[in-house]
Amino acid sequence: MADKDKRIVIAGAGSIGCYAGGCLTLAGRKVILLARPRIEAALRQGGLRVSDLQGRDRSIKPEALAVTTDPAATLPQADVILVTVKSGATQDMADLIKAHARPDAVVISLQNGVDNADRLRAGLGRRTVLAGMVPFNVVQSPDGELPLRVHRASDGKVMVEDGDAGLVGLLGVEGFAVEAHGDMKAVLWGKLLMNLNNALVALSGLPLATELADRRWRLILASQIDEALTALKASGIEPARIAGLRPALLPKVLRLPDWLFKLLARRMLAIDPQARSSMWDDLQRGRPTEIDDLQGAILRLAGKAGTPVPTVQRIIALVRAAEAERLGSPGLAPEQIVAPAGRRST
Ligand SMILES: NC(=O)C1=CN([C@@H]2O[C@H](COP(=O)(O)OP(=O)(O)OC[C@H]3O[C@@H](n4cnc5c(N)ncnc54)[C@H](OP(=O)(O)O)[C@@H]3O)[C@@H](O)[C@H]2O)C=CC1
Ligand SMILES: CC(C)(CO)C(=O)C(=O)O
Repeated sequence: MADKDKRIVIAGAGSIGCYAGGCLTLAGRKVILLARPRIEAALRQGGLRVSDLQGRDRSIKPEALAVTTDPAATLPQADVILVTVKSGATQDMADLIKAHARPDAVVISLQNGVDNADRLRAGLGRRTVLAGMVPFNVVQSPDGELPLRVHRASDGKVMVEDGDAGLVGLLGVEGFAVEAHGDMKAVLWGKLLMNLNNALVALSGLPLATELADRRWRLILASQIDEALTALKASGIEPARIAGLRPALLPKVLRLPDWLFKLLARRMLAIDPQARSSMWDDLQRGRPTEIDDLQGAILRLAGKAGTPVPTVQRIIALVRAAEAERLGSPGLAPEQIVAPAGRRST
């Protein structure tokens, strides 16, 4: 079978899954979206709109989309499975793949966090499981808006672990650039450093570009990254550069005055003004966040290495409190991160 005829199943069609699946469908790849009933109903009714920061704006009619909620009917057809569920759903997805997919299907995690590919491997025995990394943010349209729209709000190439020669050709399509990488452990830790900001966006409720433009928030991110870099160094892990900057330089650049930061960190700030973070999405929807897989991974590493992580611990506590309240983003100010927090009075 020619690589381009392989069937790709998107395991968990949400923001990233619909964006990847949409670009792949538009490029003529054979794609099936495995979705929850809410997303399935929206796609069957209104199709899918896929847009991006570069101005692409493309639509797929409902009849041109293959979407289902039935893993038993879908997964056996897969040659390649892109896992795009949140980290808390990885184990369930591994169980579904184990139960229904062919043993030769290649499984790729496109999730944040450093442990998801390993979790899939642990659940899937001898199958080929590859780690992947999505560097950009995808904004999903509000519930009820038709067609469902997924908008790539920043830039970058998706990285996939080297291991299957045809994958870059199969998955790399217009709007979804893909590159193979030989050291995904370094890439995932590098991305995790950037993802330490997801919680700050979620706690502030601010768009990512607005939050990053404010030095008070960047100082908190810089403290978290300092703590993470110390724990990584003590553990012998070298994170890869993700936003064009060497990880060791990130805290220094983040601490620059606003005017200089804007000048030097243009790539980091090339973001749609509405984009926030996937953790903000979770708080808004009253769902559990990935805090355990992001800040939590640093906490565990630091615990083993014996290095201090006071800022990371504080952020975990604040996100946990916001999760428990289920009232969306608490809209905190930077001063409330370092001092005891209260809910914003509006
Ligand atoms: N959004 C972004 O901009 C970015 C996200 N990422 C990472 O990508 C991963 C996915 O994030 P994102 O796309 O935002 O998440 P979403 O929550 O938008 O998408 C995941 C979807 O999978 C669904 N799902 C879960 N289990 C199943 C199942 N068994 N069968 C069918 N559908 C299922 C979820 O439904 P339900 O919630 O109802 O269970 C949800 O609709 C995360 O690890 C995230 O950190 C990485 C870069 C950017
Ligand atoms: C915003 C971005 C791209 C980087 O922190 C992200 O990974 C997310 O929203 O989960």
